Amino acid sequence: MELLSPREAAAFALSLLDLTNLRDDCDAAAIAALCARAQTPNGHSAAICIWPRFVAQARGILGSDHPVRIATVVNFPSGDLPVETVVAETRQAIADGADEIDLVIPYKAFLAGDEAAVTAMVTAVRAACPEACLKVILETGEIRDSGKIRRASELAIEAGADFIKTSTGKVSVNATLEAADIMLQAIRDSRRKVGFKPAGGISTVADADLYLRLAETIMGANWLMPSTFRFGASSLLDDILNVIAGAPSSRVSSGY
Ligand SMILES: O=C[C@H](O)COP(=O)(O)O
Repeated sequence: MELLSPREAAAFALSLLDLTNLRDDCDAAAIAALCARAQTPNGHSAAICIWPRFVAQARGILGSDHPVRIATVVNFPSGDLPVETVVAETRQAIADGADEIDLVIPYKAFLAGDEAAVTAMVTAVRAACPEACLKVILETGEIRDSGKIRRASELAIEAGADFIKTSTGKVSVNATLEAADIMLQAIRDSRRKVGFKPAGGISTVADADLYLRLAETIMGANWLMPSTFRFGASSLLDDILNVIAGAPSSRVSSGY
């Protein structure tokens, strides 16, 4: 990346942000607030990421063809639902106005040796939303083993993922730079255009910058754009706005 001022770096992170509310207590008022917060005087987030039951409401607020895209989650967060159920969730989300589907792979089955379960799930959801951006969540903090993170990345990419995403934000270990490194190398080595979304626990501009630097090293600066790089984060926007407002650059949060 060219040398950016802290404000420029924060505005850049905003453009790559999937502003997330996947809290269990999310309600209609929180969705209205999220849609408003996604649009700032200094630009807008790439997307909002919300529970499926709020997609129709968000589409009603944003209207059609809004620059803030609507992402939702399926097979989330357990990764345990039957393929038919996840396909039905996906179809309903698209009918309600979702632009992007964040799908959790059946990572427990994968860890038990069932690679075919991953391929079957991603292939079926891909077919159910051919026009949507499909982000496939590996839950790397549960997979842990680097060889298996690499293999899960390859399976997701081969089955049609537009992005591979680290985490749900619902387990004890979420995005890590180590997992990001493995996933970005899998993307680099694949023959398809695939994006990367670190998610879970990224709450400061300094945290975000670490991922951007890593991705730049592996993929090149020109690859860093909303069509190939997103942050999944519920609290990063607060720090982005602080930095844009002129506060000192935030520190890397614990865990990095
Ligand atoms: O997909 C995104 C994550 O659920 C957000 O996690 P976070 O609340 O730790 O930022």
